[in-house]
Amino acid sequence: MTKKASIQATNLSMQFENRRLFSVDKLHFAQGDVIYLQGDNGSGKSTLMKLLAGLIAPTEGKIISQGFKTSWWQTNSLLGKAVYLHQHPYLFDGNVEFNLTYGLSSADKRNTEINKRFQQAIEMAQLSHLLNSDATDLSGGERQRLAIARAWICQPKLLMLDEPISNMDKQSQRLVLAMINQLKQHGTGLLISSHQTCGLTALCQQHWHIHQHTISTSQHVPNGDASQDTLNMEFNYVIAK
Ligand SMILES: Nc1ncnc2c1ncn2[C@@H]1O[C@H](COP(=O)(O)OP(=O)(O)OP(=O)(O)O)[C@@H](O)[C@H]1O
Repeated sequence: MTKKASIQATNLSMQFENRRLFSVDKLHFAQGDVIYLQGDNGSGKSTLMKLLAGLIAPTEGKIISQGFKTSWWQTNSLLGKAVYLHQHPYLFDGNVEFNLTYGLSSADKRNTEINKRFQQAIEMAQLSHLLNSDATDLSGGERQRLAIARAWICQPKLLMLDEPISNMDKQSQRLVLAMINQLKQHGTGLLISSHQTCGLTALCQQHWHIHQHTISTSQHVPNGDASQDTLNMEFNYVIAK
């Protein structure tokens, strides 16, 4: 049996110069987990995601990954495991289509299944009219949709979404919600930061809260403003379109 992919942090502590952000004994983020990460501005949500993605090193503690293939030549065994999607996603120079297919090998591009997902992603994210547009010309909400569509095509084992629906109107929020829900159904582990409870946080089954320099974890997720019924209606609407 293949082991679930996961990231584990032990005795983690993070500070910038003399400013202590948080300490926590243990964190475990695995495939199948859908976690709502909450915390005030500046509490360290993005920093925690960057730590788990291996982009920065903790002040103290250990972060390890399990259940992933690691190549012998990789010096940082965490990098590239849990994908971190920044609040203001980085896009490559080139058009939307180039950005969507970036990272896919030529074999991937010939793969019918991946091609089907590519077409579905364009439809779900409603990007077809923008395929030839320069990615740098996109609005904030369109950039977020593109970045999430890119992740949706790749179906990573673990995905961290930093404020994924900030800058978005209701329609874009619904599109993104539907894509994230599909990733959840697929078993992608999701860590989602958001300032307010909403349809997105209603998808979550666990809650991590950065508060007073510690991170508490619980199976109880604060109630979202959107009821599950409304959410389901929204998904059905988007998927049926
Ligand atoms: N590289 C860095 N060097 C020094 N300080 C940093 C660095 N990165 C982040 N910080 C500081 O650490 C604190 C936490 O930042 P972080 O972006 O993780 O917070 P956040 O909870 O994601 O905030 P927000 O909700 O506003 O996005 C902030 O005060 C920030 O200024």
